[in-house]
Amino acid sequence: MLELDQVGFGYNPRNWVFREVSFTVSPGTATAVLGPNGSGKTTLVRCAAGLLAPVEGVVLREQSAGFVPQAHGSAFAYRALDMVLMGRAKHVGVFRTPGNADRAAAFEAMERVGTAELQDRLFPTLSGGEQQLVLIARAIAAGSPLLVLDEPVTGLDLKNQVRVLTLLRELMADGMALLLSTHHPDHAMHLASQVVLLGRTGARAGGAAELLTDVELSRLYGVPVSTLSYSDDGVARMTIVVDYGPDVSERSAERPHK
Ligand SMILES: Nc1ncnc2c1ncn2[C@@H]1O[C@H](COP(=O)(O)OP(=O)(O)OP(=O)(O)O)[C@@H](O)[C@H]1O
Repeated sequence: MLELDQVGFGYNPRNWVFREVSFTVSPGTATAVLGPNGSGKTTLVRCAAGLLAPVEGVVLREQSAGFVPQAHGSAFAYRALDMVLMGRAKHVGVFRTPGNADRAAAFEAMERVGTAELQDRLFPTLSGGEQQLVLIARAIAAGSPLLVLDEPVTGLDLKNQVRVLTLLRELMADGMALLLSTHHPDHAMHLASQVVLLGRTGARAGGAAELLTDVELSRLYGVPVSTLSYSDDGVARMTIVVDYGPDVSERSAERPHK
């Protein structure tokens, strides 16, 4: 379980990224954080995971969270399996080396996200999408009932996006509590019962069906957005249509070429 109560954060005094953010993530549910670039999604999930201390308010976690950062190049040439084994740190303990149970848990997590064949590859030599999947395996290997993910499908192809969304729904069905940031309102609708919108006029938390509407999403992103929401086998699905603006071919024809 994760609870944020009136949480505010700013990197500099008097310059808040967000304030008065309150929500609870219960076991077996997901909450999605949405907002434009720079609105504070990464900052909020890092506060929730305990990687940043809030400037005001309280973050309550029953256990430490498994955390999936946005994929980043690692300067250290660890094997992929060793990266995943690092997720077992709290089970291994200080001054001990990982045992067979830790290796089995790490390998099982790699299999679960479909990266078992990458186990001996050096992490920096993996593609961005492969690195992202290995980082998700590392968080799963930690075995925490709370998983916090920062834009987990960034850089993934369509099949791997479906793989990750399916995996996250399986983890929820196992009783895990999930908090994720995302640029995909349709993914939020599919996974999350609750959303947090980080907008220009402040943060709002509420039900996904109530807040993921044409009006709210158009206001949040500042472009016309149309949605089509439906439920298939009890699973929420959403199609998003963004208005990409007028035809610019005539205008560019008028523009003088250099
Ligand atoms: N270490 C830092 N020091 C100062 N300001 C920062 C720092 N990290 C982020 N910021 C600023 O805080 C704000 C929120 O950043 P954050 O990365 O949380 O946004 P985001 O919603 O995750 O963005 P994106 O969608 O582009 O990933 C931005 O204005 C950003 O420039």
